[in-house]
Order: sequence, then structure tokens, then C-alpha cells
Amino acid sequence: MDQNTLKKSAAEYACANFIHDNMKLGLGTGSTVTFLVDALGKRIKEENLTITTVSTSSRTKRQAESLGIKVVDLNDVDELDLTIDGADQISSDYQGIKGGGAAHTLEKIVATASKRNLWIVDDSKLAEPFGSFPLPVEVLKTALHQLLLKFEAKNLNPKLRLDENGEPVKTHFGNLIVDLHLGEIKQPHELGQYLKSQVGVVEHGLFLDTVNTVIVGREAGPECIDTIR
Ligand SMILES: O=C[C@H](O)[C@H](O)[C@H](O)COP(=O)(O)O
Repeated sequence: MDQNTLKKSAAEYACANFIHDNMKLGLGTGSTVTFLVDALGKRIKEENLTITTVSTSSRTKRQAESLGIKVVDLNDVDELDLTIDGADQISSDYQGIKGGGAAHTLEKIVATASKRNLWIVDDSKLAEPFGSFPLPVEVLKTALHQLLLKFEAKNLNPKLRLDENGEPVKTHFGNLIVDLHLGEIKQPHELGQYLKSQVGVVEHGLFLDTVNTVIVGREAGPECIDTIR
């Protein structure tokens, strides 16, 4: 089975088992969430469900609205019942790295506004060591040079993210992404605190103690893991 088939199976399992009528639902970003949004559009139509969603990117918003899914601004809701999102890497104790698609700041704001968070992934996202996926950090353009110097001095191996044309990738908020090529993150909480305290850092892609449920697409079928949070 290829990765896309595994992503689709995790997304469809989440849609069938975790979405209920009258829910306020956060929608993540990425290729796995694309399968979720497709399945959600279908369920809403077939079962005439009333679901209000908040999106974490213009990409997800466009797809959702094209399928007739109601999308509102986060400023118009007090709390979301659940957010379903993808992840780039998950550790054995269910800490996450997100932002491979540069969407982690908005994703973190929406995740924080949610009673529960569920991640849908294919089994490659559980690869070890945690931190082998480069850690995305959203930074203000004005602070870029200073932050690169600081991160280099701390051996965090920073690289400005460029697109296929060699231009800096811009986030939803017009900021830049620096990826930290760390190889392994042994102390994610300490690293998260350090990054958060640097002036000019908007948000980093470590999602710590966030996820309640992980659905992993596997050859044998979707595995649903309760992380006991
Ligand atoms: O910025 C992007 C997000 O954090 C995505 O959730 C993450 O990159 C996973 O994406 P995908 O489902 O495409 O692997």
C-alpha cells in the first residue's frame, strides 16, 4: 500500500468515527487532511449534518467551501469540540512536529482553541529518531539574520526554507520559515521554551502535550491510539 492510501484510510476512519452532528470542528492542513475534508463533505451531504468548521489555511478553506462545508473565522467561536490535523513526525510519547507545509502557527492557534485534538497520519510519521524531520520555525523577516546567527551559534543547523523557484517560502501571515536540521530532539520542552523566548520567532512547529488521539494508517488497517491526555 502506498503512503497516500494509508493517509486516506486514517482520514476516512477519523471522519466516520469522530465527527458528530452539531460539532464545531477545526480542520488542519496538508495532504492527509485533504482526504478528511473530502470524506467530511460527503458525510455532511449524505447525512444532512450541521457541522461548523474553522480552517487552518486558505488551502483547506477553499477545499471545504467548494464541498459546501461551512467555514467560520476562529474569532467567531469560543471553543472547538475537536480539531483533526496531520503531522510531520510523532515521537513514541506522542509529541509532534508540524509545519512541513508552513501552516503550524495557525494550526497551533486552532489546536489550542480545541477541547480535543486528533492527528491522522500514515505509519511513516512515527519513524525515529524524533527530530529527523527538520523543525519548522516561523520568523519575522526583519529578525531573520539575527535569528540565523543565534541558531547557528547554538548548533541548531538553521536553513531558510525556499520554494521550487529559490524564493523564500511565505506563511499565511507573510512571515518566513527557518527549518532546524537537528537530526534528533532529545529535550523537546527545553527546545520549545528556548525558541519561544527568542524575539522575532512567531511560532515553532513543536506541538507538545497537544494530541489526545492519533489514528495511524497501517497496512493492516487504521490503528487508533489514545494518548491519555
Ligand atoms: O504545515 C503543515 C502541517 O503541519 C501538516 O499537518 C503536516 O505538514 C502534515 O502534512 P501531510 O498530511 O501532507 O503529511
